[in-house]
Amino acid sequence: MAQTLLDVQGLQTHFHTDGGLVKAVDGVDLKIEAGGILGLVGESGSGKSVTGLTIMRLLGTKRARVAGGRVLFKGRDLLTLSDREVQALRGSEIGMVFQGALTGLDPSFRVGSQMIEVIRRHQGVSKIEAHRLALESLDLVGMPDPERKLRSYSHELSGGQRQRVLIAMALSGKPDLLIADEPTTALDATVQKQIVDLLIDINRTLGTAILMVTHDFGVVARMCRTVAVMRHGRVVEQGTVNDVLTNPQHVYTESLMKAVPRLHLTDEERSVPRSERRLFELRPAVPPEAATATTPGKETVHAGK
Ligand SMILES: Nc1ncnc2c1ncn2[C@@H]1O[C@H](COP(=O)(O)OP(=O)(O)OP(=O)(O)O)[C@@H](O)[C@H]1O
Repeated sequence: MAQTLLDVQGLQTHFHTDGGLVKAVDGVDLKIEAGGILGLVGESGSGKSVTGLTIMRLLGTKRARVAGGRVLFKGRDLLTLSDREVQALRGSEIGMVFQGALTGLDPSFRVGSQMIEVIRRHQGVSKIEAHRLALESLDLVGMPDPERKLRSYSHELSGGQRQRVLIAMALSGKPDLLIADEPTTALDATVQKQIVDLLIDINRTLGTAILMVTHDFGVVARMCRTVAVMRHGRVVEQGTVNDVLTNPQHVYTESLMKAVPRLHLTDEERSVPRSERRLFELRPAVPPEAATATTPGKETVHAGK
């Protein structure tokens, strides 16, 4: 049985706002095994991003407080590490692609200099070595003509290419875990599929575990082995993708599943009337027998139907 890589236990993150206390994350348990892919799914505001940011210790506001819980990564609680230790871990052992980061590349600097700066900051390598690593990781994410891309400005790249740059940056330290927060949002459907396929490929070839934060069950069905469904800061259901998709235990999960974009239909499947499509649209990309549960079966943790 594969080893647990990330074990989040009873995580609580609160914001002290002028309007009162917001319990953005309210007792979340998650587990990802080495090389696994966990989908963290839920509607906007359910607490997915805050969960990812808390794991990475990147909440970035004094109004946020981790009110409880543990984030065990390879057995060490990230919440108790010093800032320096966490900084060393970021980029080298855990990489992250942020939500909305497509606009995060600075238009006034060449892609290469931004990549080199990030790589040097995380890995403390020379400029020449950082350049080599930047090229290597652009190659890894299937970027055509990587040398030229390093000399380009972000506006000269397509949305999909910019996302590949960001994924390349996150992977340059060869992390064991990649936290990808809505990495396909704002991309058109074809490019979304390419990015999802790239992440599947990275997981298979490098064995990088992925925490895939998404509101999209289609993405979960295509790439994840296990899934946790969040609502109002809590995990209402979690289990193997196969179990959750074929037999959701929570009405909220069912409602999310109904809003699945048509990401991964074959031509044959597309020819079937929409009303009869639901099951195979949601079929997991990973066959059930290959999907190892990293979470205890199916459980309704906090709320009933
Ligand atoms: N800096 C902040 N200050 C106060 N409240 C915040 C802050 N960041 C997030 N929140 C609140 O925490 C809750 C969870 O937000 P979060 O961004 O994690 O949701 P999400 O599920 O990722 O949604 P989305 O997909 O829209 O990003 C929301 O109610 C949000 O308003």
